[in-house]
Amino acid sequence: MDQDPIDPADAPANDAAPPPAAESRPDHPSLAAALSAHRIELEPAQVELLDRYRAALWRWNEQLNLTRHTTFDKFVGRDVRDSLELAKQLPQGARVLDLGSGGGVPGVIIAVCRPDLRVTLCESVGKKAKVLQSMIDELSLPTEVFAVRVEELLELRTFDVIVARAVAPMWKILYWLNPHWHAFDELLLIKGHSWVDERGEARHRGLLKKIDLRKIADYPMPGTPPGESVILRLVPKGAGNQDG
Ligand SMILES: C[S@@+](CC[C@H](N)C(=O)[O-])C[C@H]1O[C@@H](n2cnc3c(N)ncnc32)[C@H](O)[C@@H]1O
Repeated sequence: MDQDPIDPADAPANDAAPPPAAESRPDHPSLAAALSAHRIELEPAQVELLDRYRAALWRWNEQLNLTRHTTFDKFVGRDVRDSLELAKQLPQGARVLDLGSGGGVPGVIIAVCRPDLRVTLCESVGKKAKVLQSMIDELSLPTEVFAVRVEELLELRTFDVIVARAVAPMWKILYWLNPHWHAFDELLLIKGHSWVDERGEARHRGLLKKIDLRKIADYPMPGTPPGESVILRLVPKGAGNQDG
């Protein structure tokens, strides 16, 4: 709709002011309120379990640097959103390895929201892995935690899908995982807008020669310029990725 031009001298002072940054907006009063504001629907028992995880994570975060998402809005808008978008891509009953779990995102949230999956967490820093184990015990989740580098774990165990968020550039993850494709079927990465550059670098280093990579989802991610996350699916050439 066309609007009459306003003489800047007549405009109220805050008409010109940009909307407050997400960081300075008041937070939601509870997890349930934040989920509702982000239009995320979960079973009441899952909301309760997720809130217990959130509380434990923020409590441990006072001792160990695990997350910067210490508002309900960021926890839901970033951590829960990413984890649920990833969860949509996981086949029923799959054995899922969360590589570089840190404070438990996305692995713990996926375990809460998709109880059909067998989720394993892998975190190379011993102190963080101990905290993960303690949170898993507190929530009584059937989730294993390994305090090792992923390369070592894949010498011992097999998985259907490896997932990772905010762990390392794509080339580095492929450098770790390429010798181990016999131990898993597919890799799902959550990335921001820099994924195209990361793919270029991985190609340049020859790490994508035997891998098919497809973007299988994208969704808005407020607060991360230019505001989009993507899910990338990587499989050995000839093993899939042709559907869609
Ligand atoms: C920045 S944190 C991200 C944590 C979490 N995925 C998230 O999105 O909030 C990355 C974690 O990956 C772990 N890590 C890095 N390389 C790893 C490897 N090769 N195997 C297992 N964990 C690794 C680090 O110790 C760190 O805790």
